[in-house]
Amino acid sequence: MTDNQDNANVPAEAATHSGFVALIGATNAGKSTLVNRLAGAKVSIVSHKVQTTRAIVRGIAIHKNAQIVFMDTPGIFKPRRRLDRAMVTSAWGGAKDADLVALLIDSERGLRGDAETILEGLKDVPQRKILILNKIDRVRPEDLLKLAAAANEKIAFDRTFMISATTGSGCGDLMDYFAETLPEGPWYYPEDQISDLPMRQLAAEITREKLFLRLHQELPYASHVETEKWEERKDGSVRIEQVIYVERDSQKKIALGKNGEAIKSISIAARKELSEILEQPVHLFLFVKVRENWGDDPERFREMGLDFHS
Ligand SMILES: Nc1nc2c(ncn2[C@@H]2O[C@H](COP(=O)(O)OP(=O)(O)OP(=O)(O)O)[C@@H](O)[C@H]2O)c(=O)[nH]1
Repeated sequence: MTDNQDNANVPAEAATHSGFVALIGATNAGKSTLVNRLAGAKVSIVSHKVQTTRAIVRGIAIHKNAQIVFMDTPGIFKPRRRLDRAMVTSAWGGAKDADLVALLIDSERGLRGDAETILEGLKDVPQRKILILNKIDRVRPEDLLKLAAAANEKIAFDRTFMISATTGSGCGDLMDYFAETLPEGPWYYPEDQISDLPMRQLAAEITREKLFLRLHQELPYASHVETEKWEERKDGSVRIEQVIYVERDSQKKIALGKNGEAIKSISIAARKELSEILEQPVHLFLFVKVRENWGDDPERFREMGLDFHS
């Protein structure tokens, strides 16, 4: 069993570790169950939509002196919509930004279907990769070993873990591994802000997705969305203010569009999806601001998800 707040015995001077783990797996592999078991704060995003392409923080676990941020990169395996190459690349981008990529496989299902496709895609991902065979409570040990061998034949996994997300078996070893191998460095998120994170971040991702869908040819990667204000209103609606940051004035013009048409259609699409997900009326206000070189500034990255309050 994993102790979510298992940092009591760590000497104050011990170096902290932190990092992003991209958790990849076919639908039903057990990603949510695993993150809910490991994460101190439940931040699984409640989304009724499947097959989206955004990378989302699913949960944040603290183990010993490490903070482990689990990211989700849905939409990698079966882009049902007519996604172009850039979109698929963007979905894998979640994995590429991670310190570690963890492939979760339902041992009972094995390599059939999506798992096979994911293994193929993983070949192009340069990060350190681990294999997690889940649901070991459902299979015979000999079948488990066969599966581990078959998967390791395709990809050079750094380690293979055999776990059950429901019983917790093997999860302690997995957490020890994360804590030991993630890079040394300060934590990305202060503990007390974790619970505030998911909806604001999800809202920002949704707007970024709409922006990307409409403008990706003109505005390649030079944008970033932050949710600055989130105000629940008495009438049951929510007022959300977001800033779209771009690098140059010329990009700001593109983001706004002629007579504000681009930003308007982005706003409409984002608001529609947000109110579906939140199941409440949404008033969305988008602003476009120029912030030079944000993409090069590591401090910005660290702050992402924190800088919500204006
Ligand atoms: N027997 C057993 N069942 C498990 C285990 N882990 C997860 N499950 C079950 O598998 C099903 C799918 O688990 P989820 O955690 O929802 O899977 P997921 O990968 O998050 O699925 P998506 O959100 O659709 O991508 C659920 O019914 C879980 O209870 C396990 O270790 N053993």
